[in-house]
Amino acid sequence: MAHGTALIYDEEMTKYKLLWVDPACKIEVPERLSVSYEALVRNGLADRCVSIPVREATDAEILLVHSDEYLEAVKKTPYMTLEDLKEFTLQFGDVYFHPNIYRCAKLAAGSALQLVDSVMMERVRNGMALVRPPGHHSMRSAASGFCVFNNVAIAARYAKQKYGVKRVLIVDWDIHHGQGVQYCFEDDPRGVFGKGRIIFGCLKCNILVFVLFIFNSVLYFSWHRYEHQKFWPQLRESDYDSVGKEKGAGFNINLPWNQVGMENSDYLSVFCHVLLPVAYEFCPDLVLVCAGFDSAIGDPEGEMCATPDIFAHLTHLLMNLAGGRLCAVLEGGYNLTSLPQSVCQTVQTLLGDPLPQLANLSGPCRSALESLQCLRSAQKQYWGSLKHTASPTAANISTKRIRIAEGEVEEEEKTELGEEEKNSEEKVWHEPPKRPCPPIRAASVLPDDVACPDGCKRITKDIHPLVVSRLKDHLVQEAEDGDALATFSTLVSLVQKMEKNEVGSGLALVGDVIKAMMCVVQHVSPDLNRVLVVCVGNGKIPSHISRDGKVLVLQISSDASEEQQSKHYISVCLQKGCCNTSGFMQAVLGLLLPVGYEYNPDLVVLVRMPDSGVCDVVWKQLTGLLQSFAKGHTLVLMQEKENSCVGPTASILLGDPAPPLETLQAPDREDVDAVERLRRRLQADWKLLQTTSEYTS
Ligand SMILES: COCC(O)(O)CCCCCNCCCN
Ligand SMILES: [Zn+2]
Repeated sequence: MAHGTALIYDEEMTKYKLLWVDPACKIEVPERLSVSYEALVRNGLADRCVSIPVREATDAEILLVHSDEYLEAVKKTPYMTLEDLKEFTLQFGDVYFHPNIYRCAKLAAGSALQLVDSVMMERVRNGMALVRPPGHHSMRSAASGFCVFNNVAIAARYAKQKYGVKRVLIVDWDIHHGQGVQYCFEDDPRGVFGKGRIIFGCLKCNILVFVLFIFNSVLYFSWHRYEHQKFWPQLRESDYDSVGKEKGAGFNINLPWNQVGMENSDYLSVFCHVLLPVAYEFCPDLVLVCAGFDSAIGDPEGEMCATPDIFAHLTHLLMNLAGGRLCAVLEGGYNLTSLPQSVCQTVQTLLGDPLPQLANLSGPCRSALESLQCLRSAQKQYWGSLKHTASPTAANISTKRIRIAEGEVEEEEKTELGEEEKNSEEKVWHEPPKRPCPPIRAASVLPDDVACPDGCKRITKDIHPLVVSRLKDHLVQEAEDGDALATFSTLVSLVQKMEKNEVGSGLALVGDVIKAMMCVVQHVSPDLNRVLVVCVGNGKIPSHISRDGKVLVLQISSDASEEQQSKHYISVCLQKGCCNTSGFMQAVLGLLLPVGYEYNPDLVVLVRMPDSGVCDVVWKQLTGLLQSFAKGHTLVLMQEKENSCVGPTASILLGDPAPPLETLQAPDREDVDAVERLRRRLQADWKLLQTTSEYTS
């Protein structure tokens, strides 16, 4: 299991800048890189990373994406006069050249390749490259949008060629559409007749055996400010209906933001309802992130309102894919305050630190819902997880594009705010909270004969008189059984250690998981405002537990609970319970994550019911994803006889990435219906469950 986070940066990449007046390019300054690196140093994050040296990309590597003519032309720029550079620049859009930009562009692309090498050779688990010039706009034979070489596209091709990586997921959270990446891969083959086809002839039995490396492909996901094609680069093909061409169909996913001001809730709803379900189904071997931070609050380009700590969560949600192999490459980001904060949030998550709690989440705004619904319906024919998506009718989708197409609405000119108006709306936001690592990352409460996993700290059983007396009141029947009493009392003291951040997570083998859970829930201190209880497998959870909203129970099982569902008592009934991976993951991604984010608990109790039937990899994925909440304070309760689950659970609580699931089949129709029905019923209470705008009040 690879450990460590790579950081790639060299001040050489700060040594070029705009040499003439060009309002479109003046925001792309060298300080973007230096303030980001300095913030990592100042916060003690750079020292915790593995420093990997930069290198120049070779011609051959650059030619993986760019044409010979383009490369030869760029090679001439170091020797150009100022006038020649200006002249040369005119042929491209919103980009500038400089005598040193060719060298920096080779270093930027080379940095991305160094990152891929470090991850694929398992010298590190994941990493980030702080580079400029950025890359995602540059095309085969053209520079664009401050970009010269397409760093991430080159890295994807390089990973496939050098390491035989079959499936690469590119997530582009920069606020601009990386059209250069889209053009590069949009006809990338998908499925059985891709370029990866190899034919073996078996002469003896004279049978041609087609061995097809299916899914030899790159999946590109981008969200971007669009405003119905009003925002740069104003391309028709940046809209949600560009899904990829021929065999690449379904492997290009565009989420247009048709309004500014998008917030954390909008970003999370797109991850939960589009990107993650598709990404789990795709099952990538490597995740590349076009990590642009102009999608953060305060950025003059994005004009969005998502706070820097959102990137801690976006990063974490991707870290359980591809066995944790994640390479983040800097793209945009022009606010010199939110950019370094966002970079630090990203790197701190790559290092495995506890996540910050995201407060005040609500539902996506109407415009985001419209885009979400349009995208889900445009992609549903390609992805099982989206297959049963409700398709938008003009009635409930007022995306201007449809109305323009029907001639209803003439294009009113976008009132471009002058620079001064924009600046007058100076955004302010809180500095992201500190994310201190607890001295004990994971603790265990185990029977004496069960070994405590490495890295885990065993909590010796102790009996607190105070706790015991209160326990006796509530769980009288246990009074006789001293051992249960000791265990319960120890669990309560473990939770108290978690509240004080002395302990991150805990896991316990207990005689009766439901009683243990009840005891914990009833004895958490009043300071803990909300407890999320996730029950996996069949079993009766007393519904009075979720009184007054202090406790939210979400159970995934196969028994259709006659129990009255309520806002704080959610029972997801799946055909095959927890045995069907895709059904289970659909419930986790489409229901549990959104509700969990909106509920924002201070403690998560994960209960593995006896004979739940949940398989190890799914259990590990769930445990990893639940670390998103409550600053990672998760207490896992398992039945005494399930000793074999202790090691795998502990590894996730200690920060190991969950192993990838196989490429997911489409979930069963019944399971999709069950989740959809629940979503419809619950979205009045939990707005992050919304995926269609027809329900917005
Ligand atoms: C990969 O490059 C990162 C980026 O996507 O942020 C580049 C944005 C170019 C934006 C060009 N228009 C600027 C207009 C100024 N008001
Ligand atoms: Zn950008």
